[in-house]
Amino acid sequence: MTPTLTKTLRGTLRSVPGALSLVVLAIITAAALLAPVLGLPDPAEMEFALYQPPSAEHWLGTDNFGRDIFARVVWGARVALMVAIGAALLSILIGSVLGAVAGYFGGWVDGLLSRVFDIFLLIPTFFLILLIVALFGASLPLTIIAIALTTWPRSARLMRSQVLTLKSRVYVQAALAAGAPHWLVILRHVIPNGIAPIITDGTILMGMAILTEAGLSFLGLGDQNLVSWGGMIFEGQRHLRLAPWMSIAPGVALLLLVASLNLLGDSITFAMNPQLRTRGGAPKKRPTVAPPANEPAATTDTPILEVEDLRLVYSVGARRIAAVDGVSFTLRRGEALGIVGESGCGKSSLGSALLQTMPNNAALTGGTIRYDGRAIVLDGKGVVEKGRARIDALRWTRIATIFQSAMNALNPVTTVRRQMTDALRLHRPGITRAEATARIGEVFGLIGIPRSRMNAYPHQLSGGMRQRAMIALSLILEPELVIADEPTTALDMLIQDQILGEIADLRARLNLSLILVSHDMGAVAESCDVVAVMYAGRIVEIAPTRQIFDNPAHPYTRTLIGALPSLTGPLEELESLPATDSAAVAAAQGCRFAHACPAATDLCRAKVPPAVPLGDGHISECHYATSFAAEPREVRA
Ligand SMILES: Nc1ncnc2c1ncn2[C@@H]1O[C@H](COP(=O)(O)OP(=O)(O)OP(=O)(O)O)[C@@H](O)[C@H]1O
Repeated sequence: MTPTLTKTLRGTLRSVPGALSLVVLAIITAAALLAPVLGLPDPAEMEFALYQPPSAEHWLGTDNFGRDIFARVVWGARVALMVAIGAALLSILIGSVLGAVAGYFGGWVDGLLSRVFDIFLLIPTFFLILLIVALFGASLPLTIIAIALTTWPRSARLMRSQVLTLKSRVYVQAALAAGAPHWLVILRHVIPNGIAPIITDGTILMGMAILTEAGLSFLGLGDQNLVSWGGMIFEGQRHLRLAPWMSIAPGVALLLLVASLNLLGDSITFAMNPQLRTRGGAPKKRPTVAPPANEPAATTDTPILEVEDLRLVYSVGARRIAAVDGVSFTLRRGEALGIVGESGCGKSSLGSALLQTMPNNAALTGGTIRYDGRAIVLDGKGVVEKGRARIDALRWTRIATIFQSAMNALNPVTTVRRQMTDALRLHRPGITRAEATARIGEVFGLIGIPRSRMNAYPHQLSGGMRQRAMIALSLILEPELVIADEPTTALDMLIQDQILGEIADLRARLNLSLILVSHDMGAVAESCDVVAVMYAGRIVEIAPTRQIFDNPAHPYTRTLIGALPSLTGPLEELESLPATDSAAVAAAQGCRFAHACPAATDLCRAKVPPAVPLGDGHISECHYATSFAAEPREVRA
């Protein structure tokens, strides 16, 4: 069994409906396979005991010919499964190949095949099947082919849309560039990557096939020599008053099999797509509290943001990941705070916790966030006032975000102007079209995009321009605080520099407060007043920018700075960052950096370091913070 299949099976078994559907399917399949060796009465054998109700001898009673209904239901499972598997496989095979060819080649091939799909979809399913059965007679293989002929366009359309997305992927382009012929690229790279939703849809097709066969048998158009649940229901309805058990048993079996197949389809989708388990589903209801009594009124000195001992935990199965593990900091009005640290240290999780936009598998387990003196999170619970979360009233109007990748953050099928107008209308319902256009023009002017580009779609803009459009979108409602999560990561150095310069300029002009999340120490040094260094979910050092670069008082900060290249002076070998061992971090009794720290002592390994204040807002979580602070870093030329 392939690892993907094993994973999917395990994931399916983990959900209650998935496990139940697998159990029902296993019982029905076992019954169908073992029917000849179970020692059941011959399903066609007639006895004189007509219309016998269920008894010890005939568990589900007998029918109008005295045949044992239990035996017939078990034998009927064979037909149901054969039809389900045969029709679904055939339908997926025809549909996937034709859909892949249409999507991959595009142009007239796509046009022609798409019309064929449409024609088959337009023909009433039952009519086509009736026609085939009437012309060629009733037999199980013909029924299977007839059902597949009416269902394959479903798989074809699904595969076509998958392929339209997949064919621009780099690995497909790489295979073509390496000289692979088109048919091989389709078979090796396109179909295997696009097949997952089609397999899921296949379980729904199986249910449809079983119901169609049952319907045909019910109308007397099935193979009369086979025992079919549909045929049994047809017989049963004629004797409903006299022997209701005749139709109840096959009816329940049919219902259970079709429902299990549908549930299985849902569970497979869920198991195959880990994102659905974390971000998907209905928005999670999180615990809330009322605002604290006697909240002091904000003054001009009140910090714009205060975070105390914030904790965010992800759940992945039974595993708990403490991504933010007791973070505290204060951001003053108009100040820019840079949050730096290596990948995976929890920077983005902290950003999402501040806005409470975490995925479904994340929970705030503690801590307080105050915005302009008012609590928006209290002891890990969102504060609700007059039935509305306080953060909802702040998002975008007072706190805005600049996302990492503008291409993903901007809607590709809507113009930039439309997206900005939507944001404006959402929060200022009375705004007229002319006012919205004027405001968009104003913000475009601020960030240096020509107004003529307002009506462009995101893909029509260059990377730098798109990121500027994202910044414009965040500024459209004149927020006070902007949280920028890696705003320049995907851009080249020159554009990065320009955009950071523009952010700094805007900040000064609009008196914006800024949180800049980045792994780039240089970017943060250029744009921020204060720098917080994160390691394994905690801020291990925070200080005014100049101070942290000149006098880092935590060995991790020292290594981070040591890994920065210098643009002037002789070439030097850079310090390399020690690898973080997440198991060692999780098991640490003392300092979580001790396993990788060149200066670690027994004290570091045994005792959690305190937060050592070093003056001027400089705090370092290191037992030896004072000695590190006393020896300024050797400044490279
Ligand atoms: N949805 C999630 N489910 C489970 N774990 C997650 C999820 N998102 C993040 N994590 C884990 O939380 C930790 C912190 O991740 P986070 O994305 O916040 O780090 P980061 O510092 O922003 O990294 P990067 O700079 O690479 O974006 C990591 O161990 C990560 O694997």
